[in-house]
Amino acid sequence: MADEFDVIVIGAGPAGENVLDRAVRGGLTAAIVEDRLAGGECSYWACVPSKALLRPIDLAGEVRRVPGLDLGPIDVDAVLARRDEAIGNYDDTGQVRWIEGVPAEFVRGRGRLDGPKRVRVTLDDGGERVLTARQAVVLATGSTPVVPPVPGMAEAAPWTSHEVTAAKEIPERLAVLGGGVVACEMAQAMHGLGARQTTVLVRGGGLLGKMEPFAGEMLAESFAEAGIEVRTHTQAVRVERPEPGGKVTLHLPDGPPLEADELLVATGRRAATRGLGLGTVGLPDDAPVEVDDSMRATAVSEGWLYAVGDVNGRVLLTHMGKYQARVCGDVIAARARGDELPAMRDLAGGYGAPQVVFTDPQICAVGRTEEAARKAGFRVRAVDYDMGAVTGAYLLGDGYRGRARAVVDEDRKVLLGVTFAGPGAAELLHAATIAVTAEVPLDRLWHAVPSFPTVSEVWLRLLETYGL
Ligand SMILES: Cc1cc2nc3c(=O)[nH]c(=O)nc-3n(C[C@H](O)[C@H](O)[C@H](O)COP(=O)(O)OP(=O)(O)OC[C@H]3O[C@@H](n4cnc5c(N)ncnc54)[C@H](O)[C@@H]3O)c2cc1C
Ligand SMILES: NC(=O)c1ccc[n+]([C@@H]2O[C@H](COP(=O)([O-])OP(=O)(O)OC[C@H]3O[C@@H](n4cnc5c(N)ncnc54)[C@H](O)[C@@H]3O)[C@@H](O)[C@H]2O)c1
Repeated sequence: MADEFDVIVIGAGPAGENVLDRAVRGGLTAAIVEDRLAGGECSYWACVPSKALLRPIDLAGEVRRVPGLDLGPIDVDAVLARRDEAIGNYDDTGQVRWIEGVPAEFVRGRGRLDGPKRVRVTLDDGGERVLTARQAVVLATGSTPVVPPVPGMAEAAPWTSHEVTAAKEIPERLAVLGGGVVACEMAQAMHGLGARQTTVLVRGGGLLGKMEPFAGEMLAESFAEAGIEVRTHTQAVRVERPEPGGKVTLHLPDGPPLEADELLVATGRRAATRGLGLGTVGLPDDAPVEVDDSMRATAVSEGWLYAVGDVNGRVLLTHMGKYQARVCGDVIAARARGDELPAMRDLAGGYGAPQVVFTDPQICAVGRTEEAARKAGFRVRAVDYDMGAVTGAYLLGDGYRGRARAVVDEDRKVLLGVTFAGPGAAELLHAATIAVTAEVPLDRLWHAVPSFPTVSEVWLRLLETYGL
């Protein structure tokens, strides 16, 4: 087996797989190293299982809002079985077959850098293999959950996103630490599947602090109605769990301790760079790998090291990691040919990545929030519209509640950001992404006529509210 390739990728998550695909399409040879499952965190412990768990909750919400439909109790075993099917029962045979068909070599083992253009792999059987890259090494090792250094927390072995998405049983009482995306999605999934006491502890003043404030407020309202308790301005100061897997007690800054059967820690993620041998190429060992817009590591001379996806810390989202990977694979192939490549750069990241939070209501946003746009120095006008007043939304269900905000750059008359919060809003987002990324002038957007009666008519209302 040849141990020299044009490109070596470490990490076969969505980002790693896409670099491989593009580099090989560009005429290069490639190998990819993966120590767990091809498909990455996303396929087995993140996006896919979380969305499989949330889908029935979302659908149940839709059914409840339409009179005449009968919603029986959710069959939790069936939901968990569908989740297991969605993640291929932790079997990556299909993904490995896809990699081999690229064609590229799949190496199962733990990879680490061993000086410039060299990757040392500890194989599953304990053996070692050293791979050499002619053109580039690409780091695509993703990220791992952060567990804050609260006394007793690590010893309590709490759930992280890894365990909650793999849950075999639903805890009766669940405490959730964090107010970000994982906390919100998983609190709702677990509650909907039977966690009768679900308590979300938020350090800040509200949920989804990085988004428009109304989004977190609407979600908190929906949580309160569903019986999910959200406590703001609080956090765990000490954790006790005398019996492994037993009852867990969270001591809070004030008030009585909170008791639960399980604790989910959802307090962010860090780049998976530990033990990756970054020190052998002069990089700090435990930090995201800083890259330029072609995904090339800025601090490595001769430009042979690249990093895509969560590990570069730019945007922790699958679709953005895959986009970076397409840029990166094309760049590596072009540089190998000696091409000029001004167009092959990450443009999308600069606009503000699109993101959907798959809760009920769905929270979707692209671009800048009003506050972020002002802070960036734009002359901004924000326009809001009550989505419940759109006929298409009203027809989706009784008592439909939703809100949209468009953030307009007053100097150029283009959109800087759009946020929708409402049931079924996820599919509205791509139109917003196109408008923001293509910088479509508002008086041109006016001629994009939304169909009646769809929720998309909110676009028309936003533009009318703006004054068009
Ligand atoms: C609960 C949850 C839900 C999410 N939902 C969404 C969502 O709905 N939409 C969305 O866009 N994003 C979502 N995300 C974020 C998304 O999962 C990540 O952005 C995405 O997985 C990043 O892809 P990646 O390829 O960079 O890394 P990963 O998917 O983490 O893959 C990295 C791979 O590298 C391997 N690896 C690491 N180190 C080594 C090594 N030294 N040697 C060999 N292999 C190694 C790992 O085993 C892994 O397979 C979610 C995250 C979480 C936690
Ligand atoms: N649907 C999606 O797109 C989706 C779903 C899940 C995760 N993700 C991605 O995964 C990444 C990780 O998600 P996440 O929710 O873990 O991170 P996050 O950064 O979204 O939220 C972290 C939360 O934890 C809080 N926090 C941080 N340290 C704390 C501490 N010591 N004590 C108490 N609270 C603390 C923060 O204030 C914040 O509320 C996100 O960047 C997100 O983009 C995306």
